[in-house]
Amino acid sequence: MTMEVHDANPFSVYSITSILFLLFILFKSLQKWGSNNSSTNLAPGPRTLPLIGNLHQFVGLLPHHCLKNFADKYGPIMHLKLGEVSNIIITSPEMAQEIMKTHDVNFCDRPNLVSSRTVSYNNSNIVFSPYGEYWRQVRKICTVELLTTKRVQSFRSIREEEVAELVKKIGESEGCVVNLTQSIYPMTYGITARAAFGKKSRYQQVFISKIEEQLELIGGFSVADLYPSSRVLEMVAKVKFEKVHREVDRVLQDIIDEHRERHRSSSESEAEEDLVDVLLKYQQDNDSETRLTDDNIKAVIQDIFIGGGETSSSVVEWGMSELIRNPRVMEKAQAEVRRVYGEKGYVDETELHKMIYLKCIIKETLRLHPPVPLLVPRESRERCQINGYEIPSKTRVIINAWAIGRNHEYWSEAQSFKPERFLDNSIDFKGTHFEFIPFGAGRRICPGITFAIPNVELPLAQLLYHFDWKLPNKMKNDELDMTESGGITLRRKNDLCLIPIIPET
Ligand code: HEM
Repeated sequence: MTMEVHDANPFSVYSITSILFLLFILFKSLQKWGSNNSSTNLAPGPRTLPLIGNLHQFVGLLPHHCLKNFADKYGPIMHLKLGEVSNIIITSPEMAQEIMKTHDVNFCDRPNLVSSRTVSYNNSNIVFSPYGEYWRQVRKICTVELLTTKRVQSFRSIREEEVAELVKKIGESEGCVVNLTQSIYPMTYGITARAAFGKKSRYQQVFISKIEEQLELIGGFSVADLYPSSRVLEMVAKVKFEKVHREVDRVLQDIIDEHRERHRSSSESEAEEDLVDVLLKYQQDNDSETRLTDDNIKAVIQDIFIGGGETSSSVVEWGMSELIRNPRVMEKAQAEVRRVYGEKGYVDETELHKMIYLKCIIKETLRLHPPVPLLVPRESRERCQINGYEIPSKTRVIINAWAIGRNHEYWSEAQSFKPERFLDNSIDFKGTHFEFIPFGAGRRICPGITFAIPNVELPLAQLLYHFDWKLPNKMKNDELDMTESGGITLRRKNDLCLIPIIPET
């Protein structure tokens, strides 16, 4: 009788104990299977699911926000599985220094992504080229030929003309709503195109529109890169990228051919040299072993174009957004630029070095809105240990520069826009202060800083000198929406629309 009751009751002590025991075993094995440090001492991280790893936890959030939330829970070095790929996520200056300084040689490779393989001529650009002889060669061309201070200065008149054109257009719409976003990006692309291709290229406009199309495509999420073992996914992705890449390639080849033709028919002085000229000259002067192919040249030009166009525009766009939200800072910046250029009556590049407060504004913008918030992914070349954790070879490394720039331990009032924090302060973005790394650091640090800075300083100085700014629809300054959008760089989600007013003199 007792037995019968016992058996009939599913919640008897015996059954409950057995179920609990089974659940415990199941939980433990799930934990072991899902845990990242089951067999080796991997960094901590959230539990993974079979097949997708941690991908489901990214739904609805921008990756740099989501990774910051994880870091708050798991610490400044953590392990995540995205699809079938292991990733180490870095979220503190100390850990960033470990990766980009102490162990820089081991972490200066890039992952071999389908998108970059397809659109960057089998990774023969600088950004995604594997660490090795070829990378050293193209990077050197960049630093000693293409992006030197002297070369960048030779493009001064291009910048001044293009920015003046922007100011003229805005001035014609005085008192009306101007879409600044739609004006800033074409201006920076215009500067970069003229520096790269020269004045005479009739392919400039078509190239800009094709490259924007390509950027939109590769800015998205490529599933194939999360499942590198799947040939089917790779083929599907390649088909998607190849179509637009073929169009970009055709225009680039036309540009190269046009330059070759020009060289045959005229002898231009060095002062008129554009970046394609420099690359073609380098190609001609080198012996066959180190000679660049046309595809190599096209890959480098694309880097300069994407690096030069997108990133600098995003800084100008976010800089203006922050200035509108912070009228005190705007007034101080306008007072500076109007004082420095007041006597001259116009803004050129000669006095930019005197714009101390503007330089602080640009740094503060880069701290809060780094155009490449997760830098460019790196990959470990050999197994190593960081902070006592095992990093297997071929692990992807993502450095959350956006979160590091907003770290409360390093920055007081970290979420506030306070350019003064950079006054009388040696913190710079050249890769030695790991709490501030919008351009990365170490061997792979951005080689385009010299090219980028005047592209940001000059437009901001001009916009502040010539106009006062108001928000449309009687919106209050702090009501300006600051939502970010995903993509290859950190753009504003909604275009920045403002009303320019010409100040009374
Ligand atoms: C505000 C403007 C810019 C920002 C914030 C920026 C940011 C970055 C970042 C974060 C990296 C990766 C660094 C790393 O892995 O540690 C990078 C790499 C690179 N950038 Fe920039 N960049 C900017 C402008 C430019 C410009 C104007 C150019 C060229 C004209 C350029 C060319 C490159 C190239 C070629 C690389 C690859 C370097 C390598 O892998 O060796 N960038 N940039």
